[in-house]
Amino acid sequence: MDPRFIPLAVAVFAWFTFKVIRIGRRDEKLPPGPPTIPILGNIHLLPPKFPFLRFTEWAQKHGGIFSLKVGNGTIIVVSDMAIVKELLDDRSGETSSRPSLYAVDVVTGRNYLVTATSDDHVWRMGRKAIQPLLAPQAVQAHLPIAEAETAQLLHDILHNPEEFYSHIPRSTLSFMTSVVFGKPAPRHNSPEATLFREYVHQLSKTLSPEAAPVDLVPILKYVPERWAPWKQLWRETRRLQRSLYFGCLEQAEQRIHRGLKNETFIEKILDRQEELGLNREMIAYICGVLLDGGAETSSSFLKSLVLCLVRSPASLRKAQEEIDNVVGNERLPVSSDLQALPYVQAVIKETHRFRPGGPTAIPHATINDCQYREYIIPKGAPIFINVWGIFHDPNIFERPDEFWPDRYLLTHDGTKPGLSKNYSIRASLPFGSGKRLCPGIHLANTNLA
Ligand code: HEM
Repeated sequence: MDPRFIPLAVAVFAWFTFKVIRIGRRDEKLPPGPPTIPILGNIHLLPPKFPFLRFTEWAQKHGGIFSLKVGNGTIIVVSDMAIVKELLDDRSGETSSRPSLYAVDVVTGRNYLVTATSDDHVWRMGRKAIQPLLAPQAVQAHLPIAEAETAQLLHDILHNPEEFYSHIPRSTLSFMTSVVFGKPAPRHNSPEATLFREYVHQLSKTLSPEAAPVDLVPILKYVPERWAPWKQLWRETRRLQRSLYFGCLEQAEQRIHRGLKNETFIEKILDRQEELGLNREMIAYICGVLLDGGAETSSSFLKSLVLCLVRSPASLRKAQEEIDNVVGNERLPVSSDLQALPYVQAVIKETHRFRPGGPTAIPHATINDCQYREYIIPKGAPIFINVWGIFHDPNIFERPDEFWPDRYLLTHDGTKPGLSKNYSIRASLPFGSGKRLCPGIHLANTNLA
C-alpha cells in the first residue's frame, strides 16, 4: 500500500471499529435496562420462551419502563399501570402504530389489520368496518349463538371429558365462524375446524423466535427460497390462511346469493363495501382476522379457567353454590344472570389476571421519536405492555401467584386494599390499550360470560 494512504486506512478502520462496537449500546436518552454487550446488546439475555417472566424480573430491578437493545434496535417494556395510562392510553395518537413484522407482511400480503401500521388504509378501514359490529349493543344479537355453543360445549365435555382441550377451541372457533360468516363448525373434524388448526399451527411456527429473525437480520429476506426453509414456511402459512379465509367467504357469498341472509358480519361488511372502499381481498382479510383474533384468545381463556378451577376446588365450589342459588338447577346460566353473580364475575377477572391470554399484549410502536418523561423513545420502537408483570406485582396484588378470586370482592380491581386512590387497574387491561384496544372485547365478554 502507498504509505501516504496508511493514516487514511487507519482512520477508516478506527471509525468502522468504533461504529461496530457501538452497535448494541444503549443511548443515554433511553429508559434504563440490563447491561448490554457490543453488537448483541441484550439479545443474549432474551429467553426463547416465556419472555414475560424475564421482563418481570427486569421490571423489579429497572422500574416500570425499561429498554432492551437488540442489535441496533430498541424494545421498550412497560410494567406499570400508571405508565400504560400516560404513554399508551392518553398518548395513543403517538403510540398506536405497530413495529415491522416482515414475515407477517409476506404471509398476508400486508392485508392484516392486527399488524398494519396506524397510517395504513388496511388498519383504518378495517377498524371502521368492524367497530359498529362489535359495539356493546350490537353484540347482544349474537347471544343466542353463544348460548347454543355453550350448550354443545357442555354436552361434549360431559360425554367426553378427556378431550376438553379440543372441545374448547372447536367451540370458540364455531362461535366466531357463525357470527362472522354464518357457518358453524360443529365437529372437531369439520373442514373449517381442521383447516384452522393447521393454519394456526403454521402461523405460530412462522411467528416463533426460532423462525428466521428477518426483522433483526434483514439480509435473510434475500436468501433464495431453496436455501431458506423459513420462506417455505411463509408460503405454506399463506396457502392455508387464504384457503380458510377465502373458503369461508365464498360459501357465505353463495349463501347470500341464494337469498339466505342471517345477519352475520360478512353481510353487513358487504353492504358497506363501496362506502368503505373495500375490495374482495380486504373483505376476506377483515373477516379472517376476526376468526384469528377471536377464536384462539377465547379458547385460551376458557382452558385457563378450567385448569384454574380444577386446581382450586374451593373457588369452584363457591362459584357452583352461587350459580345454584341464583339460577337454580332447572336451566343453564345465561349472560344476563351475570349481574347477580359477583363471585362468578370475580372468577372471570381472576382468570384474566392469573393467566392473561396475552402476557405481553401485541407490541405497539411509536409513530415518531417520542419524548416521555426524561426519555426519548425512538420512532418505530416496539413497546410491550408487560401485562403479566403488572398482574403479578407483589406491591400491587396480595399473593399475586395464587389463584384467589376473592380479591375482586375486596376491591373493584383486585389490588391490595389501601393502595393509592390514583392507582387503579382498568378491567380492560388484558385487552390492550389506546386506539389498538381489542375491538372484540364486548363480543369476547358475551361469549365467555
Ligand atoms: C379473551 C378474549 C380476547 C383477548 C384476551 C384479546 C386480547 C387482545 C389484545 C391484548 C390485543 C392487542 C391490543 C393492543 O395492541 O393494545 C387484541 C387485539 C385484537 N383483537 Fe382481541 N382479544 C380477545 C378476543 C377477541 C375477539 C372475540 C375478537 C374478534 C371479534 C378480537 C379481535 C381483535 C383484533 C382484530 C385485534 C387487533 C386490533 C388492532 O390492531 O387494531 N379479539 N386482542
